[in-house]
This record gives sequence, structure tokens and C-alpha cells, in this order.
Amino acid sequence: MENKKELRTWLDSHKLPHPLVIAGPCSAETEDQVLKVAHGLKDTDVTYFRAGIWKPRTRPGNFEGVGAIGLKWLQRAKQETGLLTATEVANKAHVDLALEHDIDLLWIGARSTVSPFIVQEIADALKGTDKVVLVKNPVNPDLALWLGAIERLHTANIDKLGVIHRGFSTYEKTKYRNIPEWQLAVELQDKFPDLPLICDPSHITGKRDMILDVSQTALDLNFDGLMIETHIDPDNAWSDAAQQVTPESLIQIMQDLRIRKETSQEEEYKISLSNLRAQIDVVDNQLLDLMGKRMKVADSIGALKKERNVAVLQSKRWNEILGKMILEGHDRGLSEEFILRMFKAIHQESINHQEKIIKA
Ligand SMILES: O=C(O)C(=O)C[C@]1(C(=O)O)C=C[C@@H](O)C=C1
Repeated sequence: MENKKELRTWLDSHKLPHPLVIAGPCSAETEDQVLKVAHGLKDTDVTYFRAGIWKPRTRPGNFEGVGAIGLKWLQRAKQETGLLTATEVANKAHVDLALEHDIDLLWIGARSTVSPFIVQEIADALKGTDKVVLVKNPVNPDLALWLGAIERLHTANIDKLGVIHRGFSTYEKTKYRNIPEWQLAVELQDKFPDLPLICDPSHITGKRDMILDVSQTALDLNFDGLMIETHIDPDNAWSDAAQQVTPESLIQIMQDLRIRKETSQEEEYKISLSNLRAQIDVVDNQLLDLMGKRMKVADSIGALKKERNVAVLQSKRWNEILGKMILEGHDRGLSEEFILRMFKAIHQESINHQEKIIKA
């Protein structure tokens, strides 16, 4: 599959003066709840009203969605508010029911994107549909798997496509529910600049007070839209209570977000930017020179270890370096997360260099 301008047509046809907004409750709970949220979102920046009808839950025994009856509530919400409708589908039966009820936008969830069998089943069921179909990233940070799902839909003649970035599962405890790994979204934009890219800050953060911040980062990275879980009474929601916001908060978030232009044609801006970029180029070259030098020292250590028959990995020394660099980095305004990533990569490269020498 190749990038093409037409991938954006469905999004551009909305002619929005702001990012696309998809909002609504994590789960449809009752008809009254669905309609109240929808009315709260009427006449706002929201274009698509979302609600989960079938909920994939990590453990059994939790609320798993109201099922097909909720699709009727979505239809009623559309009639009463004019909002287009959206829901998640995870198999052929869901697709058939969603199409029967004329749902406007369907998305494939992160737990389905990991399974090529499921994605293919959904693509076959959707063949040739004129509905919008969005694919959430797989739970693991695998760009090829994510794009593979898009390709299956594209091959099934589905033209109105897009992706949703909802972050990635990790065993490590972080401030996020699902870590954003923004570089994957940046890589995806490099490959498919015209494929609409939506951010789901609700699932990335898991906490409503972080949603504005993550949404702003997404817009700063040229995302085309946001999917934000919105509930009339978030604390008492039947699923994902901590990450839902009220319609009023959503309106406030949209007001607080700064929408920046992709670039500026002003001469002064262009001159300042090119000066600064020249400085970045100089520093990048210095960084490479230093890395090259460091690896030469590692080569010498490798040769010494070979001579004395000593193991390459020296955990004590390595942990000392890490601890010291985190402190030094902090003094220079560098985050611990960045220092860890950078030095882990440097350490790995140093080990690779030494291995080469020891095995020679
Ligand atoms: O100090 C060593 O023994 C090294 O081999 C160097 C180095 C490093 O690159 O800093 C590499 C591997 C060890 O695990 C520890 C540190």
C-alpha cells in the first residue's frame, strides 16, 4: 500500500476549522445515559459520537457492554443531535450489526489489531463499505502489524481509512496507562503523511487530568484529531471511570488546546529557523564524533578483556555509570527517561563492539 492524497478525502470533506473530535462514553450503559451525553456534545467541536457497545475487558466478570440494543440508542442519539455515530467492532457479527444500524464510523480495537485473523475477518465483513474505518494501534509497539491491518482493509476496497494512536502496553509502571511511544506515530506519518491520524489521550493517560497535556502533544505532532471518552457522570461510569471527562470538561479542553500551523511562510521565521537548524546540525555531528570515540575506547576494553579472558558485561560498572549519568543529566535539564534510553542504547552498542572483538 502506498501513500496517496485520497486517504484524507473523508476527513477533508468535513471541512473542519479545528481537529476532528470523536467523543462519547467508554460504554453505552443505558439509553438515558447515551442520550444525555450526546446532547451534552451537540453544538460543540464533536463530529462523531462514540460509545462502546461490546467491551473487551482484561478479566472476565466485568461489564462487557450492553450489546446490539445500544446500537439503537446510538441511532436515536444521531436523530436527536445530528452527530455522526461511531463504535468498536471486534468480529463479523459486530460488523454486520453495526452496518445494519447504519453506524457511520467503525474502529478496530488494540486487542483485535494484534490478530491478523480477526482483522481479516473484519475486513471481509466490511468489504467495499463506504463507512469510515479506523484502526487502533496494536497493544505492542509494532508498526508493521498496525500497517498490516490497514493494508488488509485497503485491499478489501475500504477507502475511508485512518489510524488511532492509543498508546502501548508495558510491564513497567509509568505515569501513563499505555505509554505513547510517540516516535512510532512520527514514523507512521513519515510513511503515510495523508493517512488520518487520531490520538486517543483517554487510553494513553488513563487519568482525566492528563488528557489536555497529551492532546496538546498530539496536536504539536500534527495529529489530525482526538478521540476523548466523555461521560455525563464519569466517576460512576461502568467502565474506565478515571479517564472519562464530562461534556463541559471536553469543551474546556478544546478551548485550551493551542492549534498550531504546520509551518510559517514569514521570512523572519524562516531565517531564524534555518540558523537554529544549522546549530543543530553542528551539534549532531559532534555527537556522532563523540560516539565514535567512545566506541573506539570500548574496542580497546574488548581487546583487553579478550587477552585476560574477562566477560564483556560488567553490571556493577554499568549501574554506576547509569546512576551517575541520571544525576548529571538532571543538572542539564535531561529527563531520566531520556538518559536511560540513550545510555541503554550506548551500552548495547559498546557490548556489540566488544563481542565482535572477543569473537574474532
Ligand atoms: O567498563 C567496562 O568494562 C566496559 O566494557 C565498558 C562498558 C561501557 O560501554 O561503558 C561496556 C560494558 C560493560 O557492561 C560496562 C561498561
